[in-house]
Amino acid sequence: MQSPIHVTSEIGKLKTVMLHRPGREIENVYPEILHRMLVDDIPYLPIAQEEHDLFAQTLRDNGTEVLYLENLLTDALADDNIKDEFLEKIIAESGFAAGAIHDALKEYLLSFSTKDMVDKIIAGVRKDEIKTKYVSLAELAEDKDYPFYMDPMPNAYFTRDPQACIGDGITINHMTFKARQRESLFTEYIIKHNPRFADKGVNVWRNRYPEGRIEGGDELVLSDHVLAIGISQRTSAKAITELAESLFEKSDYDTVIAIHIPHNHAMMHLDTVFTMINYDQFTVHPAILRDGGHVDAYIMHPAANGEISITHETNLKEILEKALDKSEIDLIPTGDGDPIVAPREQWNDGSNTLAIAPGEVVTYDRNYVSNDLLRKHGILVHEVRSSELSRGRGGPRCMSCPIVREDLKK
Ligand SMILES: NC(=[NH2+])NCCC[C@H](N)C(=O)O
Repeated sequence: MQSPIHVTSEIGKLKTVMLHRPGREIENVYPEILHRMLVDDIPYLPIAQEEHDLFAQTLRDNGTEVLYLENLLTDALADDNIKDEFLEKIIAESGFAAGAIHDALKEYLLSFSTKDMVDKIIAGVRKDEIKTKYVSLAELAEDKDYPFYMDPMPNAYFTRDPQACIGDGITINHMTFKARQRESLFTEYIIKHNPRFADKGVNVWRNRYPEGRIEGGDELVLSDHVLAIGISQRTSAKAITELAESLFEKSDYDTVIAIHIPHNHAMMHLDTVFTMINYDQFTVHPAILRDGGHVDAYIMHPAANGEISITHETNLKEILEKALDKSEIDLIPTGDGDPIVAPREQWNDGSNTLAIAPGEVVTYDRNYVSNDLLRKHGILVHEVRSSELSRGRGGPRCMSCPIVREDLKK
């Protein structure tokens, strides 16, 4: 039986992808909470939705099946007992494990159809939406002016991060910041209870409960046995080690390349500075390279007795040539390496390309210098509109979670 998840590269023809269409959660962001919500501006929702629909259509036009997270979750909650269990967990993870507010939230959420309930959970629940008989002292005295019982999830349209498909399995991620941690509970329920995945032998390489932090934007599937992963603001060495142990024990993966990148908001994940777009071509933001194209990378392999061997290497080109068995690798610099254009275009995800086939990518239209350079390097570029979507600080790769890709021809 073919596994419902199958991703053995970053570039194989994209057959099935999971997206989330931005919804009311975007309009529940206001200046005071921007920073905590990990966004830098507030997208104008109708245009963000229009842009997102065009992004989805571009993928469909190129033969990709588009699944929506919100529908997958709704179908996963068809059984009332599962829905109840899910509600208990999401309300607890939102800060109310028991008590009057917990009860009121549960009653309120159950008053919707399951699909509307899912949309509501993503959008957030304001205090003035529900009535409670008793309020706590904290409510009365401390959090008086805070408007939400359940926070909005404005980053839900970055479906790349709460999980990542690797081979015939998935990592369900323990995300770094509170603003996003609940998102991977959705993945857990989808994998366990959506008929597309449930009881189909999907391997969970690492679930969301161990402490180490990890996000999908850092997980790059370079081949059917090599994974690259960022040591970043969002992914810790601890999580990488645990994932490597699990992959080496249970999968065909025998190489994990951990690449250290700056720990900051503009470069929060490896895929904001480095993506694979063809058998031997990558985009790279020059700011992660030291003189001579050096980075700090740690190459992990299985060793005797379940141990892991680690070597420190620095030449990015050579590391990739060796890992992918290529004589030459073409590293294409974001913004053509210009000291102003490169950081400007990287800020709006100029390095964050989504490959939909070898040498064929989807990018934001606004990054025209990077896009022209990709074309000069022989890449077929599909540009999508990006005025509002880019305000969430993520690009086409961040907005997509590949579920199935065609294997590469050997
Ligand atoms: N894979 C990515 N680069 N995702 C970008 C996510 C952006 C989002 N605002 C966050 O900070 O979490």
